Amino acid sequence: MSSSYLIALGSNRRHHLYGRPRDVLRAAMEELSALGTVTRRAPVIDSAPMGPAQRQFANGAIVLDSEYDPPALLAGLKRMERQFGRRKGRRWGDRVLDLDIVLWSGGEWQADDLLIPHVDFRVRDFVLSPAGAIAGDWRDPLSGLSIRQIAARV
Ligand SMILES: Nc1nc2c(c(=O)[nH]1)N=C(CO)CN2
Repeated sequence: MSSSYLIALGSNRRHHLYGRPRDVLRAAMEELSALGTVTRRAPVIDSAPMGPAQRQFANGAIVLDSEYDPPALLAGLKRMERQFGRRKGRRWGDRVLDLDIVLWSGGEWQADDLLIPHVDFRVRDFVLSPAGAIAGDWRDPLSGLSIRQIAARV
């Protein structure tokens, strides 16, 4: 059975082939179709860095329909981050590509290395803004609020 996932993308470093963060996200959105069918793409936004990161971010979001369950999808996303040259570094530091599962059609998922809903998405405007553009009526299973409603509160 296929599931729908809302995935947030972020980048604030150049890639040697793809170029600027915006172009990294465009390339990543193409690559994501290796893991399922990309049914919606939010326009990429520029956003000021939150936390210790230094450079401006490009952020985006997609909806992916996939046969993978959450752990298998997470493994696929991590593999893609590595392919794009992401190295383990400082938590919250600069990165070529960050891919996070925000919500999925199955509701909650709780494991040591994966929590859905994503723990911090409700307070991150750089996630809520692109997510609201393509999945405003998706609901947070914990609060019952839609992304549109959560975004209006931030
Ligand atoms: N604006 C913005 N700031 C960030 C972001 C991000 O994607 N966008 N990601 C971070 C590390 O995950 C740290 N800070």
